[in-house]
Amino acid sequence: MSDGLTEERAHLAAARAALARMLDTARLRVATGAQVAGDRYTAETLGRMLRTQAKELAEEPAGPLFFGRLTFDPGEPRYHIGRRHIGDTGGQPLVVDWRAPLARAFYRASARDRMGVTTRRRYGWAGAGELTGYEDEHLEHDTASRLLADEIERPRVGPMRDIVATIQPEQDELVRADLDESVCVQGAPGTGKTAVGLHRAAYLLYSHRARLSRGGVLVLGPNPAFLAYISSVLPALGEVDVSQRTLDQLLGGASLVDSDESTVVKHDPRMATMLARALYGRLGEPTEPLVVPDGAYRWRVSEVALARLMDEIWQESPRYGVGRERLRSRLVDLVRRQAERRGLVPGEAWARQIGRSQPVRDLLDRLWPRVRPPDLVARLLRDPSAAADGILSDAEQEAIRRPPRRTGWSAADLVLVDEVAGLIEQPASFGHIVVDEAQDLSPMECRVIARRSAHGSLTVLGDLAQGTTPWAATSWESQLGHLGKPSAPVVALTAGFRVPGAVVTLANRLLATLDVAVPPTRAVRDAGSLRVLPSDDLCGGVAAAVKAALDLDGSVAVIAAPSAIATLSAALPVTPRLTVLPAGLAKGLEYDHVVVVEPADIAAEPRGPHLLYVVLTRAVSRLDIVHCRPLPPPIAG
Ligand SMILES: Nc1ncnc2c1ncn2[C@@H]1O[C@H](COP(=O)(O)OP(=O)(O)OP(=O)(O)O)[C@@H](O)[C@H]1O
Repeated sequence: MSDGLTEERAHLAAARAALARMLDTARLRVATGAQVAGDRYTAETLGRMLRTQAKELAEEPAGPLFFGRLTFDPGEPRYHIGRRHIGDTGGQPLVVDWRAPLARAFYRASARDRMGVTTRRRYGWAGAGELTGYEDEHLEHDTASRLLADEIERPRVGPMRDIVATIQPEQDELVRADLDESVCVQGAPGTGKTAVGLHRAAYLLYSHRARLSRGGVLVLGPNPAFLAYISSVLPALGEVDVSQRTLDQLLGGASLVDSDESTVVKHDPRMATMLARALYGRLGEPTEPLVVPDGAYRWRVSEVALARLMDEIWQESPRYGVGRERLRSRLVDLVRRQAERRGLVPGEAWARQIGRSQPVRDLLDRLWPRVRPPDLVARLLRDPSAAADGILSDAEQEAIRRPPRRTGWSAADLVLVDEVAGLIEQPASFGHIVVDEAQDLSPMECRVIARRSAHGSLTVLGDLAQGTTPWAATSWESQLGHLGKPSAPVVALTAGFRVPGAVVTLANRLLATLDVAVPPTRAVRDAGSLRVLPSDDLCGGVAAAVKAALDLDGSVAVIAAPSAIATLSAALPVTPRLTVLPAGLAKGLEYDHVVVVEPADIAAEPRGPHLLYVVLTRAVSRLDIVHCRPLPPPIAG
């Protein structure tokens, strides 16, 4: 064994011992509870962190504690870089957290700008955490790293893993963008958008923990399968306090499914105008003066003064709920001035009493009534005509009409309820929201997010070419407008880390026919295969392809049009390595081996060409296309 490797293994042993000490200390802190930890929340957080760390260690007792090392100019110490900081008893770092400012050079130093680095070392590990070797880059000229290439070529099994060891410079720039900066990443399939978003969340939590602990960080994904796939990345990076949800889960409780026509109308931004009209249509007009008995006095505010007051508040365009309280306090002010003119000196208790008096409450209920968002939406949907006049056509009004005795809500209804709630009161803002597959959000869904990031920032991730919803965005400019961050810069990622070169070439041919202008993918990976398999018997052809795929390593997916799923599932073996899924659920996921079934049927689905582009770009190593019908022209060879 080389001296270098012996030295590195000794460093690893020291780091393991130090980590064990740190864990003992943390365990003690949690055991001693609130007093030591400061407050209950901190104690709970620590407890959760500890449980996660302990779980990780139990699963990977001798896991890799560092993946890189930086040597700066002579005389400077060397720094090992890993997933979490490990310090010795004297406070010296044995491993520096990958998010620390110092570690930036690990990702960004190049022959052109060495950032003071003389050597960048990468480590090779065997499965059980055995340090097997390392590779040094001296940065005199840019060289391709074998360890980096191996990591990128590795077959995929199970859920998504972190990429801290191999973040690329253009990805790192996005990961380390400032908290106050919202960014939009237009990334071709497999360029690492999701990875970048998750690592950015972890980076921001490390750099701005106190600020973000107030609002929190939210990751929004397209569906529960996708969330399950990405769910272990942040905990593996030591971040357990990030909510990871779908938008439907955030709004909660949808129990109905709308017709397609109804859904499309409900997601249209004109609904926002209608809802505002319906809400502010609830304001009343003063028809009589306000009279407030107060001991020996009866204070009076004329209709004209009331109308002026309403108008004044309306001009200030406050949120509806704020407007109601503003009306109450200005009414009290008017009454107070009358009392002062009579020589009285009204205090705070008096003001509160007037504000809560029956005549003032009755007047408020008439002029600026309290509104429950679900009631307003149900009423509007039962009879859209008044609010929709001049906004929706008769057919559109009919599409959204709610039957009289219906209870429960669809996902689109809940977006409308949230819109009304947001007009009444500003919801709490997250410190940062990562929005994945953002091209698929409707304008109304974007507004849900905009409201929750009014005082925070966004990382918007997506690919216009992969838009498959009826309302999918065709430009980032308008989508960012709906998301409330119109001036966020749009950065393109084009280096594809997932899809093999041959598959990228095929998918790029389809890309050229889509109705969006986005840069094509450039494949980083050469290895991998593409097979086009014509067949007279679709099920038989798929079964044969699956059998061959299961003989190799890695995960396998069969992706088909929804109508074919039941038949295919019945014809294929049941094993945890095989997933059979409809094209619409493939977004964001990846498998080592993908069998795409009958592309012509997928292309015939709504937004079919975009859907086909998504499914063709899920394979890490091998893509089989099994078909009976002719292939759609762009991919027909
Ligand atoms: N720098 C990197 N080093 C190693 N692997 C990477 C790197 N960047 C991305 N990957 C891997 O490439 C694959 C695709 O990444 P990811 O899912 O984040 O891409 P995406 O742009 O979100 O794709 P899609 O558009 O299909 O949703 C993942 O397996 C990810 O781990």
